[in-house]
Amino acid sequence: MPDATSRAAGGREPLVDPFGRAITYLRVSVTDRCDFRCQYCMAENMTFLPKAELLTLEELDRLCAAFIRRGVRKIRITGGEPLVRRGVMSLFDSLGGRLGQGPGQGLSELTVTTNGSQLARHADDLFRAGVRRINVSIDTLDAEKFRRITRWGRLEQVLDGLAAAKAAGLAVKINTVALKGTNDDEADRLIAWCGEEGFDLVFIETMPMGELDSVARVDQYLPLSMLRADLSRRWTLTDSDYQTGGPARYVTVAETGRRLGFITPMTHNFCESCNRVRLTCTGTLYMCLGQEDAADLRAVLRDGADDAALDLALEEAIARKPKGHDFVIDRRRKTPSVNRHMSVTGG
Ligand SMILES: Nc1nc2c(ncn2[C@@H]2O[C@H](COP(=O)(O)OP(=O)(O)OP(=O)(O)O)[C@@H](O)[C@H]2O)c(=O)[nH]1
Ligand SMILES: C[S@@+](CC[C@H](N)C(=O)[O-])C[C@H]1O[C@@H](n2cnc3c(N)ncnc32)[C@H](O)[C@@H]1O
Ligand code: SF4
Ligand code: SF4
Repeated sequence: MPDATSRAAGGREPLVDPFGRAITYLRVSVTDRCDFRCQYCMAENMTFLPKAELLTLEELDRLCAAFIRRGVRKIRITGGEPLVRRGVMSLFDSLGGRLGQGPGQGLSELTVTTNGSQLARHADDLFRAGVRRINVSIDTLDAEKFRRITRWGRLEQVLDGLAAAKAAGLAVKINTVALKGTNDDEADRLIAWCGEEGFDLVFIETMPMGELDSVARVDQYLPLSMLRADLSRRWTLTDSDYQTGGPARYVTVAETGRRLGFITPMTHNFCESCNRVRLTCTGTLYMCLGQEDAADLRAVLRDGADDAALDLALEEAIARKPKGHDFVIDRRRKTPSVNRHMSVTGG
């Protein structure tokens, strides 16, 4: 923990949590709203935050700047659906200005996780702002199934968005939540398609966050250890030491030459190497995706905090970062491990 002298000198030491993990990755959810209603993420009838609760984009930018001063190198904008927030490009532009400010300073990466629905209009602007790599969530390549999973989404619109992203020069990684009985029969097709398109692909285990209305989490949950074992009968998978600072562990697929990642919070906990925290659109800082504790940075900000006071608030929050999640998915457990939906923190 930095002392008062080092804070007075600018407080530039990295934020380090009680378990010795440096916090270098900030995920910022700019809205809890979304134009899709993915069955595993949300209920169909969601009550979203009143707009008056939201931080302005300038306020979010100021909080991001406070994290960057304290060693955050990577910022991922997420949501809800981040690209539906009005004026969001101004935040990308401002954060993009903080990229590459010299060794050990400023951001090394600015990126976004999106459902792709608005990419066709935003891809060029994202690139111009300094984004070079984006993650796009697609759980199926079957248009009818896509409609069923997302309830409100259109696959074709997302595919158009992906084409625009490619044309803009953005590298793309596809995120696919593995859903038993829904898309487990499509893993081969997704791997082959990503190979053809030049995308990396990451499979994700579903996490027990927020009440759903139409499906039971336990019926959807597919352990990725099983999927990987199955895939390795047909694909040549070689462990890779590629790292993004995110939680995925990668293999390369010899047949396509692309990377394939696995995010396994349920079967192989990766909390030990956690480097990230999450800021929501109301200025709430969640120190762990899988726990309820949070710090109210909006109150600090609107109390007229100067940079030193913001610094102190970040230190106090990071000092409360827990060791890890307590996610459980089984038939005995009827309620989610965490009450809020994934869309509140953006994953
Ligand atoms: N349990 C857990 N899941 C996470 C964490 N970070 C990301 N995820 C999940 O991983 C999935 C993909 O996250 P992305 O938004 O693509 O971010 P990322 O994996 O960090 O991205 P890269 O920078 O490409 O590595 C989402 O479903 C997240 O909920 C984490 O710290 N803990
Ligand atoms: C919450 S979304 C926010 C960004 C954007 N709307 C999107 O879908 O990419 C971020 C990621 O979380 C994943 N996700 C949502 N709910 C999840 C859950 N319960 N378990 C695991 N991943 C989930 C989505 O598939 C997506 O890849
Ligand atoms: S996963 Fe993303 S696109 Fe789907 S409902 Fe959640 S926030 Fe929206
Ligand atoms: S569950 Fe919490 S501690 Fe574990 S990796 Fe995610 S944010 Fe970090």
